[in-house]
Amino acid sequence: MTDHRDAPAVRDLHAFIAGLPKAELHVHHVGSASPRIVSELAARHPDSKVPTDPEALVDYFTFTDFAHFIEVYLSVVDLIRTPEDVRLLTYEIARDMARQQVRYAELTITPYSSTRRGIDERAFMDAIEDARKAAEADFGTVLRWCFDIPGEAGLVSAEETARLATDDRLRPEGLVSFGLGGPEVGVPRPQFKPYFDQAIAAGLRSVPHAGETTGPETVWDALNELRAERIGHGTSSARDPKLLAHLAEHRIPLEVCPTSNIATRAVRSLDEHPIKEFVRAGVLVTINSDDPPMFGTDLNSEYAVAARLLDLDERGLAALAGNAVEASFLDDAGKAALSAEIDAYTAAWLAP
Ligand SMILES: Nc1ncnc2c1ncn2[C@@H]1O[C@H](CCC(=O)c2cccc(C(=O)O)c2)[C@@H](O)[C@H]1O
Ligand SMILES: [Zn+2]
Repeated sequence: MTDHRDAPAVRDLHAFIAGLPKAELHVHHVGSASPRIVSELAARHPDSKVPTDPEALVDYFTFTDFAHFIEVYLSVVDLIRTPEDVRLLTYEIARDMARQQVRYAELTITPYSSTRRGIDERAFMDAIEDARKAAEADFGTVLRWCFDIPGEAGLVSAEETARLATDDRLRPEGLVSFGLGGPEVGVPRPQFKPYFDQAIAAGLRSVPHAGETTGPETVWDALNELRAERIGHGTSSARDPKLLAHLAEHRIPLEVCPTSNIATRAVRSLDEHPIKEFVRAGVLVTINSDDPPMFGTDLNSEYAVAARLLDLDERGLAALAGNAVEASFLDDAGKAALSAEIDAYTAAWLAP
């Protein structure tokens, strides 16, 4: 038998990560469509410009900047045209997550992009809920939803997203939070305050993207105006020591997505990623994949990146997985159960 205690080899850490039970807090619905899922959707809609060949997809998913990424992202959105497409995408994402031992995921969905393209809102909600229940039964992966405003699409999209998230006749059972995504440049956060107020009043948690493609002032706006409980990315917080201290003191977690930041050119290289500064400042860091197939990654690879950048061993990786449980919107019993599973797995791995 391999003695893992004395095996710092990278491949052993990879094996540890592969089996580690995990929670993911920042991952997009359409952005999780794997080549396998894209091919299936493109076969249903052959007029689409998205390539189906996995090799051509790698090229297609190489971005010159954040605006280019959003352009490509929207071409994949265009592949999702019927409630059955929505159901297939959601269920198959859960299958891919289960393979990586993701036990719990808060999936960011942009319902406005689908309803505005003509998918009936009731049928959309039924499709995601049907997939959620089937995925939990078939794969054991628990899914929850974050509905996000595509900020660049304007206040009409904010109003529509808030309505879909708070109307008791529509609001899906799995919905836990309210977000804001898309480009930040030219899309100031404070204008979305009334919609976040509405969502928070309806019991949803506030989790906007901020500081991904603009400076720390956007993170302050997300905290002060949108009452953010976690920050999507928050990368530029590293430039503001007061902000880092505030995040640490108030235990506002950052949803860090290292490879995404390189792929969209928000950060120049992994070695320049500020994750180390976040940890040094005492900020609660969670590791996430954002849009994994588009960025040529998955959650396990992101944990491996974190292990390298933060110089973590198995216990450090287990603590990182624990951060995601702590920062999640699971109830206390759900958090305790997943934490216990992480601890038991780690103890068994490290046992002589
Ligand atoms: N790393 C990311 N950082 C930020 N967001 C990310 C990231 N990854 C994925 N997203 C998603 O991209 C969407 C963008 C959609 C968008 O901008 C838009 C603009 C105009 C019209 C329409 C439309 O549908 O008609 C949509 C967001 O809603 C968000 O969920
Ligand atoms: Zn994101």
